[in-house]
Amino acid sequence: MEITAIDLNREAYEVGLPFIQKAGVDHKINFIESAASCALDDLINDEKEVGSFDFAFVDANKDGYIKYHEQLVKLIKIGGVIAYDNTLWFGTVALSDEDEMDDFFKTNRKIIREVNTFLANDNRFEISLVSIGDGLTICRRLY
Ligand SMILES: C[S@@+](CC[C@H](N)C(=O)[O-])C[C@H]1O[C@@H](n2cnc3c(N)ncnc32)[C@H](O)[C@@H]1O
Repeated sequence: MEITAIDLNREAYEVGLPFIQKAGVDHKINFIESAASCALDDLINDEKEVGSFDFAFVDANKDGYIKYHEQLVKLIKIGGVIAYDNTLWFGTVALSDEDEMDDFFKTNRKIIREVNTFLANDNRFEISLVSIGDGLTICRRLY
């Protein structure tokens, strides 16, 4: 098993690295310091990577989720899973537009609602929004 990890910022990866090393699995991780969309395009352009991934976990910029989804569809095998973090956005997805909330919540609330609608309508996947943490949407590729 190998893991490809992508982040704009190497420091984010290095936070977890001591634990990864302690578990003796650092040799299994290929860290790519890059914007996710560029790194995913590079993977898509490598024929042997297409349809080869069992699982993807997405927890980056929320306004990129729909683009990442279209890219990940090409990389995930049929039966594989893509999981999106923060799909409850602190519960604000259930509020109405008239409800008071800070700007911090407002922008991503709108984006995450769009992501949730998009994923719910994507018939290539069976999905479940699990109410753990800040909401995790698990999407299993059907075809
Ligand atoms: C909420 S943190 C999550 C990090 C990691 N999943 C964790 O749980 O520790 C979001 C991460 O997304 C990264 N990020 C933001 N925009 C990105 C982009 N366009 N491409 C790749 N990574 C990005 C940030 O650098 C940050 O480390």
